[in-house]
Amino acid sequence: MASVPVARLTALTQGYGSRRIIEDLDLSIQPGVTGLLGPNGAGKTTLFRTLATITPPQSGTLELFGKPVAGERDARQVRRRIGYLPQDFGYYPAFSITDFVRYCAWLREVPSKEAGSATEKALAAVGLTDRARDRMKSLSGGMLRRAGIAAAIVGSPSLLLLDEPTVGLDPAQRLDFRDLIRSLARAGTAIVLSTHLVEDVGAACDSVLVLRQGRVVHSGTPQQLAEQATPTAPGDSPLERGYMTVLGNHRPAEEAAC
Ligand SMILES: Nc1ncnc2c1ncn2[C@@H]1O[C@H](COP(=O)(O)OP(=O)(O)OP(=O)(O)O)[C@@H](O)[C@H]1O
Repeated sequence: MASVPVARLTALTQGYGSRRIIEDLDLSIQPGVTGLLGPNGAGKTTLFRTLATITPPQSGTLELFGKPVAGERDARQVRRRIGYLPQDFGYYPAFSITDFVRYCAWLREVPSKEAGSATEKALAAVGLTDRARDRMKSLSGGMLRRAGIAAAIVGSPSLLLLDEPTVGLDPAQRLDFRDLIRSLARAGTAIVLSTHLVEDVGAACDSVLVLRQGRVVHSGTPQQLAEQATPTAPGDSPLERGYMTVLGNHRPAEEAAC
């Protein structure tokens, strides 16, 4: 039996002013880890902001956890169940890492008597326990990103939206990150992960959506994406070639023969 989608968008139109970025999009997010791929400007962040209930749909509907989100009141109800790591997240530079993550726990309405342990658990999950007192302004890019991931997972959200979470992480940290999202998914968190690193999708995602100019041009497993690859598509792995193929970016056969 098919499970209830964690999120469902129907006939979504979204944009900025009169500029349409996403048009007539139908999309379901299932439990597990969903990778979101697409070139710069495809609309990934715009989609995240819609799923995170930050930007209401210009038209169309959003359902989260099986319920319609039809206005600010509905949005407030579900927001506490959503962890969102934006690409560029704000913070007070003078805050310690603990202050920052605890503040995010407060924003997510984690009960105050649980906030301390939830913060410690989130910091442990990203390997920042020993740096918990460091000030945000003193962190390297990779550590800052890990603090952001801790803020997104604090309080164990049901839906985790991660916009390019591995930017700035070194290879060992990326492997740790993949382990972390696999273990969160095993514990029941639905995760949507936007990235430009196709190999992260192959290693950590159950399904993958490819967005191009605000439209889904592939929805399926990473294996199914790899199977889309044409022989002339550029790329260093079947998955990269499948991705380039569904984007329609690969060179025609006659050019490749030159
Ligand atoms: N606040 C805004 N006002 C006007 N246009 C915007 C705004 N934010 C994004 N856009 C435009 O919307 C389009 C989609 O942007 P979006 O950030 O959603 O893409 P993306 O797929 O996340 O790109 P990237 O991979 O570069 O992060 C782009 O053309 C961008 O210039």
